[in-house]
Amino acid sequence: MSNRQAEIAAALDVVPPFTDTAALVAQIDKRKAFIKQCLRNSGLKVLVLGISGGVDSLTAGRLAQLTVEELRAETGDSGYRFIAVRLPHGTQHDEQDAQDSLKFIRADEEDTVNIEDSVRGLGEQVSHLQQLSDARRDFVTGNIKARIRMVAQFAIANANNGLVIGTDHAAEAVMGFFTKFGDGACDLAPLSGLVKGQVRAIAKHLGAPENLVFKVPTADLEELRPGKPDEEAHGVSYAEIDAFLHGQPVSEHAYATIVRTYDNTRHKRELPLVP
Ligand SMILES: Nc1ncnc2c1ncn2[C@@H]1O[C@H](COP(=O)(O)OP(=O)(O)OC[C@H]2O[C@@H]([n+]3cccc(C(=O)O)c3)[C@H](O)[C@@H]2O)[C@@H](O)[C@H]1O
Ligand SMILES: Nc1ncnc2c1ncn2[C@@H]1O[C@H](COP(=O)(O)OP(=O)(O)OP(=O)(O)O)[C@@H](O)[C@H]1O
Ligand SMILES: [Mg+2]
Repeated sequence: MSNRQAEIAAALDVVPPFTDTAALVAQIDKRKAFIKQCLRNSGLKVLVLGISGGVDSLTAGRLAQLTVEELRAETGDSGYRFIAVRLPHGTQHDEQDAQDSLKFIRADEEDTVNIEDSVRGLGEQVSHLQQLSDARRDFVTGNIKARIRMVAQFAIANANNGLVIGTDHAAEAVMGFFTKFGDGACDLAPLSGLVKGQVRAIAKHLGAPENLVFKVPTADLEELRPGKPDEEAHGVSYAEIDAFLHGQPVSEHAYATIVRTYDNTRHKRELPLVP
């Protein structure tokens, strides 16, 4: 393992590969205990998370639901609950996957906020957007979508005295593959430190349908390329990112791409610059 691999894995607190089922189950238990601790420390009882149809929110959502069920059983307090939120931009091309995710998660409450009008309304007021090429405007608007989803989730959390869950994990964190203060903004990030394959393994262990567990990851923010695979944007596969984070050999191209992207996105993993 090279020094940069070790350094980056340590900085992201990467969980070593699961050697057996016991190691996987220990991580599930650890993350449920973490969610419980966050609720206890905050004095709040409600969790909020957007459900996209992707495996990250599928996994975090099911963990959240299982955790509040355990808390209700342990405390006898029916106030503990999880609100799963659909946040489509108009009609989502993979809405069926999102509905199947909700069916698997079995959240205490489901809510839907269509972000399309808000995204359009804001976009129309930002004159700088109009000067951009179609491709650049589409990219910037994608980040507006992620940030409006953040606003909606915090509004629901505010209204219910709840906490917003984020789905960031090590394979996204290393690539800075999230919108700063958009989907990157949350109160707790229970998947933190896991690589993508481990998120999938947890989802599979929890009994999620295979088509959702192994679904091609997509930020799905660009109108010009609905469902564009994350791996196209990364220029490397999640298998390579996971291998890098686990200190395994990767191609020279993957190594250089991951290290360069990690260094360029450092600001996204840190607090705002201060004097
Ligand atoms: N050196 C620096 N020090 C401090 N701040 C710096 C900075 N460089 C840029 N910035 C700031 O950061 C901004 C750029 O960051 P940001 O706004 O995040 O924008 P950016 O990193 O350019 O784009 C977000 C990327 O994340 C992907 N994404 C977003 C959301 C969800 C998912 C997903 O997987 O679901 C993926 C998206 O497809 C895109 O590739 C700049 O406009 C500037 O405000
Ligand atoms: N259309 C959507 N509806 C609800 N929530 C969304 C939507 N798109 C994104 N989100 C929220 O933003 C988070 C970040 O998106 P991201 O694509 O990284 O995760 P994912 O869709 O759950 O899994 P994957 O990365 O495998 O596609 C999601 O986990 C979810 O909480
Ligand atoms: Mg997604």
